[in-house]
Amino acid sequence: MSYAVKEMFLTLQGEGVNAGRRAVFVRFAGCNLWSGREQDRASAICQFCDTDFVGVDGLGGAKFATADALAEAALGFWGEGDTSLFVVLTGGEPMLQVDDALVDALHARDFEIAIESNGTLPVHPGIDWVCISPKAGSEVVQRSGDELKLVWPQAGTDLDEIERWDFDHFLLQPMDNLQAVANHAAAIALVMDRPHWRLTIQTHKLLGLR
Ligand SMILES: C[S@@+](CC[C@H](N)C(=O)[O-])C[C@H]1O[C@@H](n2cnc3c(N)ncnc32)[C@H](O)[C@@H]1O
Ligand SMILES: Nc1nc2[nH]cc(C(=O)O)c2c(=O)[nH]1
Ligand code: SF4
Ligand SMILES: [Mg+2]
Repeated sequence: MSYAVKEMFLTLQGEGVNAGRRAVFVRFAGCNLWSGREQDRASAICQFCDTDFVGVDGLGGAKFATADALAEAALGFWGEGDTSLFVVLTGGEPMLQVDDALVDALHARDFEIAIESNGTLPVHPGIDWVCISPKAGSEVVQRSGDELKLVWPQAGTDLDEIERWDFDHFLLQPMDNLQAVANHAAAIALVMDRPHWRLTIQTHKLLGLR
């Protein structure tokens, strides 16, 4: 199978428990909760997306014909003898495209594989670090993993239910939009009220990283 990748870039993981870690990001094109077109945003299930995932025209983006070709491109961001190779599969929704061949090709090159997924599709069992970010109004089937990262506030979220899911870390990420200041305050207030949760912020945006 081939893979549609919007962009591929080296940066620091900006979010969550692995924040600060050197990582190559593979941003897959396409999502099942929004078309990516602005005219569809208001009617989408997920309306607050901060990302352009349409097409394969970004820096490092391409239609990769094979898993090996994609994995080689990711490896190209690292130097000979480098250790701690880390790749973050994101999108768009990566689980629309991630398959056995890709997981095997990345592991064969010694990558530790993380994923950022909306949880509406089962995550590939070979992935080493699973981050699920539920979206109100969607059915989350992937209810276990390493970190649950809830963008806040999201009307219609059942916090009691989510707290019963099987994750090692429960993180609240303030929504980045025109109400960012109020969203920070709401997230802080929620953590104060429900210490099951921890605040995470999008550090790459503060630092001017991609
Ligand atoms: C662009 S999504 C791609 C991966 C996957 N589709 C998902 O939603 O988890 C990457 C991460 O950014 C988060 N995100 C998207 N838009 C955001 C926003 N406006 N503010 C804060 N986080 C946002 C998502 O919830 C997710 O954790
Ligand atoms: N630096 C950086 N960290 C990130 N963590 C999750 C991201 C994403 O868009 O999935 C992201 C991103 O786009 N950039
Ligand atoms: S599910 Fe993820 S990629 Fe899809 S629109 Fe929402 S935040 Fe963006
Ligand atoms: Mg992002």
